[in-house]
Amino acid sequence: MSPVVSSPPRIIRIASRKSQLALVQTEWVQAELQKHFPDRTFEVHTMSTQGDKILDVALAKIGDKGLFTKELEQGMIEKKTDFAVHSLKDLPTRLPEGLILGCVTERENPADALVVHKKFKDKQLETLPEGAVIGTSSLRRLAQLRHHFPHLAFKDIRGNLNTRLAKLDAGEFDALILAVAGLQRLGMSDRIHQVIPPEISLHAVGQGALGIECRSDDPEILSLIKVLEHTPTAQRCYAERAFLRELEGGCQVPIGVNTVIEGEQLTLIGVVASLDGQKLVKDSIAGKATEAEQLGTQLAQKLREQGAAEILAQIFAEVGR
Ligand SMILES: NCc1[nH]cc(CCC(=O)O)c1CC(=O)O
Repeated sequence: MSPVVSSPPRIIRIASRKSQLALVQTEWVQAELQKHFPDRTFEVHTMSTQGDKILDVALAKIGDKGLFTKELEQGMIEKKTDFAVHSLKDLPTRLPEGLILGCVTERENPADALVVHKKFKDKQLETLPEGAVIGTSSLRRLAQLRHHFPHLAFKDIRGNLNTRLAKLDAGEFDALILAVAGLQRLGMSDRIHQVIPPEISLHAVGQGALGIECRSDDPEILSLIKVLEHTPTAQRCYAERAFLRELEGGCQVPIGVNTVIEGEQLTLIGVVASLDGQKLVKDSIAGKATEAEQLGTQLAQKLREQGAAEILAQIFAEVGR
C-alpha cells in the first residue's frame, strides 16, 4: 500500500449566463466534457450580466466592451468558477489580465438570417416593400443592409431571442435579422426565412462559435477544455479577432468578416461600414492558416489605409466608444 493519500479530484465549476441560448450552449459543453471525462464532476453556475439587465437602452449606446461577459470573468478571477462558456462573438478581443481564450468549438453556420412576419412570408430581403421595418440591434447589420436596401426602415430591438420573436409576431416589426446559429441551437431553424449571403452582409467576428475562457494559470482546466477545440474554426476565429482587435472595435461597431479555409490556406474578407451605409471599405487577404492572427492584423492595416480609420472615428464621435 502506498502511504500517499490523494485528495479527490476537484469539482469543475462552469460559469454561464442564464438566457436559454446561453444555457443550451453551456449544457452542450458540459455534456461533451462529461463524455470525455466520465469520472469528473461538472457543475453549471449561472449569473446575470449587465447586458441581461439593461434591456431598455440600445446596445450601441451602452456599447461597453464585455457587456455580456464581465460578471462571468470576475467570478473566474475570484476563483468562484473555473471556466466560462460564451458565444464567441460576445467576448471582447482583449481579455482581463489572468484570463485567456482556452478553447474555440466547431462553428455553426456563421451567417445572419432574415426572419419575417407572416404577412411577408412570400418576400425576400430583395422584395420587401419600401418602409418595411427591420429589427436589429447590430450596427454591423444596419450599415450593410442600409447600403444595399436604402428603402427599408431599421429599428433597434433588444432582448433575448424569444422576446424578439414575440415582438415580431405581435407586429412591432416586419422582419428581424438574427444569427442563424442562435436559431439553430434553440431548435427554431424553421424561423429562418432566408440565409443572408456574404455579398450582402458579412457576419460578426466569431459568430456561430463558442469560446471557452479560463484562468491562464490553470493548466488542468486548459487541458480539459482543449479536447473540444476545432482547429479550423479556431484558426478562422483567431484571424477574425485579430482583425477586430487591430481596428480597436468593440462588439458594437459596423465591422463584418467572412473566412474560408481551403487546404492550408485561410482567406479573410473584412468590411468597415459607415452607419448610413454610404461608405463601405472592404478588402481581403489570404495566407497560411497557421498564421491566422498576422493575416487579421494585416487586413486591418490595409483597410485603415483605405479609409476605415475615418469611418470608425466618425462613429465613435456619434455613439461613443
Ligand atoms: N449578441 C447576441 C447574440 N450572441 C450570440 C448570438 C447568436 C449565436 C452566435 O452568434 O453564436 C446572439 C443573437 C443574435 O445575434 O441573433
